Amino acid sequence: MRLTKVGRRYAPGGPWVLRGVDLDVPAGALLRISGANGSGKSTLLRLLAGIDAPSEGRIHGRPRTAYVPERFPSALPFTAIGYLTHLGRVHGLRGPVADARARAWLERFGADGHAGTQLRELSKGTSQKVAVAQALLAEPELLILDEAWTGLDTAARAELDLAVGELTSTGATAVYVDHDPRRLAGAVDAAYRVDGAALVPDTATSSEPAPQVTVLARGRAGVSLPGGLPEGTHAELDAAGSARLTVPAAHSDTLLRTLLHADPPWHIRAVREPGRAVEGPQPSSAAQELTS
Ligand SMILES: Nc1ncnc2c1ncn2[C@@H]1O[C@H](COP(=O)(O)OP(=O)(O)OP(=O)(O)O)[C@@H](O)[C@H]1O
Repeated sequence: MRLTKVGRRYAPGGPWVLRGVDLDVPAGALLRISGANGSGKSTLLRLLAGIDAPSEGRIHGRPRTAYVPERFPSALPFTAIGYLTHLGRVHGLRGPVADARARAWLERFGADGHAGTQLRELSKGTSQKVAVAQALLAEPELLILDEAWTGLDTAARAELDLAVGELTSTGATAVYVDHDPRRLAGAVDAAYRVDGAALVPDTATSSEPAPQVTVLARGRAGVSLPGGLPEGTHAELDAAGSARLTVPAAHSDTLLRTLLHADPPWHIRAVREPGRAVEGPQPSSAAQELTS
């Protein structure tokens, strides 16, 4: 997909929100879009998602796209599972497949207990889980996430990080906006900033090394580290079962969760965050949340 000289304004003769935007959206890439409030990030994502059209310029190529909007329309007269299954069918899935995928994603995000709840009765965070699930169950070629992590609990945020990594590793593309500059920082292929209606490379984000978190963990002697450690994990393990793992801060929750949920579980001895050290025996706040 490619944007050529794309511009968008909301009224004829009105101010240009975006102008002269050239952007390559390659397969398998993770692209980050940043910018100040009101700079035009959501406008750009809506153009990429195909739910809005440019006022000038061209968009070439249209992969199968799924989109998590900044605001989820929770007033729709559906239960969570009814809504997800309906959208799965809109994406071309057969009913039972849509239902199975919807339930699997709700479970993965810890929202399966709310499958039968009306959307309007869901909490903000659970609504957001449904919003994310509707996009992921479509197994899109292009996933657009507009502050999709906002309102999610720690485990669900980590799950979404994982899901984005899984999707891009299968050749799909993800484009996201998030106000936390550490979000997926270690995994980003290209970063851009909306600035004065233009889209410019965000060299500050893309060239800085991602902040790292170090986790000291102990497992049974001779047991190897669990599978599914997040992308970018560097691990040293000795024969007595002591491990030192370093991971981009964006993936530290996923790492802790993987260790704590392993069979047998690993004991977290210390978590050292950038500029902050939390030594055992108390686990970090993230670890406490994950074990509770
Ligand atoms: N449907 C619309 N009609 C008219 N103006 C709009 C519309 N949507 C967005 N705008 C205007 O376009 C500009 C960019 O808005 P946009 O929502 O794209 O910014 P943003 O960078 O995503 O902001 P935020 O970080 O606050 O979410 C703002 O001035 C906004 O008022």
